[in-house]
Amino acid sequence: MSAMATPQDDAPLVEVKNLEMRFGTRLIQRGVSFTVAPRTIFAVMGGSGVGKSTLLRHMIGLLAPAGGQVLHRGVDYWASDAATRARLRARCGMLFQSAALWSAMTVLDNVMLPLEQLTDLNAAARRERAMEVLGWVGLESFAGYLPDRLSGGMKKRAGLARAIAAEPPLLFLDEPSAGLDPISARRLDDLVLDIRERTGAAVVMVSHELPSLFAIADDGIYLDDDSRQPIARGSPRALRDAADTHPTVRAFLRREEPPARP
Ligand SMILES: Nc1ncnc2c1ncn2[C@@H]1O[C@H](COP(=O)(O)OP(=O)(O)OP(=O)(O)O)[C@@H](O)[C@H]1O
Repeated sequence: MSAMATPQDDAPLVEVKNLEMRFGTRLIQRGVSFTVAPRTIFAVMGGSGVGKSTLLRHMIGLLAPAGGQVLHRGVDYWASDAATRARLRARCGMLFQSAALWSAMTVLDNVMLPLEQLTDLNAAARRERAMEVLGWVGLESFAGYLPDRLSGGMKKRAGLARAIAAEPPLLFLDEPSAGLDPISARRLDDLVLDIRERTGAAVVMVSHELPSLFAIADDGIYLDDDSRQPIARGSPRALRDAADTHPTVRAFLRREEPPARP
């Protein structure tokens, strides 16, 4: 694919092709290949430290692959020029584990930030759009608050509002319900489903929360620690229930002790 490539409407929203991820010489994962279908909630699964967040960072262009490709609508991100990369990055909304809100800015200003950076909307229209998405996540009346005054669940919802404000077709969520009480976690799951309905975005989600994965993910991949490569692909529910699922994956999804490996 040339540096001048333009996105093709019939190509997958995002495709990971034989990706190899390393930090220095240390191999994190290799042979990672999958596509994310439209309107899918795609789960990145695996044990702690296996490379799930690292995969998300490769998909949104924050980390460069040691090998393989990340294609957005058929365009190879790392083979593209800076302007194309910026355009591809703008297609990705991201909610980081920590929510990563700017602490000196109000919730409203945080949500308006991507609208300033990525759209031509004037100030009044930016404000209107930001208030609209804050309404979706139930935080309209907290628009003027600084993030420190919000609970953990509210911060995540504010981060989610910021991630979707500019209507990206792809939404990346890193542990959206980690650290939340079960009711807030459930609420966040419902919100992710609601946002998919409203925006039609596909969602790529890292999560350890099995109830959340079973409730909302339609597809996914399991990254294995021992072999440093994916060993399963499919929805968490189907992988949990299928007789031929890799024993390590089944144990993970059923919260059982992993099988002993030779
Ligand atoms: N910037 C970095 N430089 C060097 N090593 C890193 C860096 N970021 C992550 N790592 C290491 O890479 C491995 C994968 O990290 P990553 O955060 O992707 O795992 P994870 O599967 O998301 O884990 P968790 O579920 O605990 O969040 C870990 O061993 C981590 O220590």
